[in-house]
Amino acid sequence: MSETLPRFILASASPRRRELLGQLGLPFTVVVADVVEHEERTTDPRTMVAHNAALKADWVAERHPDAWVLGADTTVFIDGEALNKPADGAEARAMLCQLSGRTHTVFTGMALRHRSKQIAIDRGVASDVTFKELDEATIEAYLARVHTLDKAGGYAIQEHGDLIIARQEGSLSNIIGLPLEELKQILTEQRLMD
Ligand SMILES: Cc1cn([C@H]2C[C@H](O)[C@@H](COP(=O)(O)OP(=O)(O)OP(=O)(O)O)O2)c(=O)[nH]c1=O
Repeated sequence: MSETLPRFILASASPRRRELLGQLGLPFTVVVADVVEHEERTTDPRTMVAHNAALKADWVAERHPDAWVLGADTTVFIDGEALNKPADGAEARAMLCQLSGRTHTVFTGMALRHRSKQIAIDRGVASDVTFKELDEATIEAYLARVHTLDKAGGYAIQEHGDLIIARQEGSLSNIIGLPLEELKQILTEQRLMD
């Protein structure tokens, strides 16, 4: 007799999150939540990413009450403000200038839901990233190589990161959009993986 696996849904349009979750070896499907994220100026990035992760997970969990649903949200925090996805190339340039030569914090919020089991788990993880001093030529070279408009803070550590990043502290997967160490712990506690 074959055992039915619990259904697991990733509530995300992000190819990075799909890739990262795939590394855990848990079968899953993707359902993208139709929600408007809160992306205003904030002094409290932890609360903002937790709120957005829950928005995405709750929207999908409502429609799939018997599935496990995971939502996440990532932001870059510097100078008391959250840098989300740049609207255009000019904003991406401005973000890279602001991050140049300095350390910022990347926050990812995760929300795991199972409606019919009444399970709601919310976690936030922070990692620090220090940028190299970037001159104009390096910024242009980076932007020519990497599509940054769909990335918080206008950069991707996983794509030509050596051009712009001096060092990072804490979880790398957290910076890319899903803190796998923390997630693995939660999924193990919920007996979804060994
Ligand atoms: C800082 C950083 C962010 N990112 C990405 C991860 C996220 O996809 C994106 C932040 O945007 P999010 O709004 O967190 O996610 P998303 O819109 O891509 O997907 P969804 O809301 O459907 O889950 O930035 C990187 O890929 N590398 C990095 O180094």
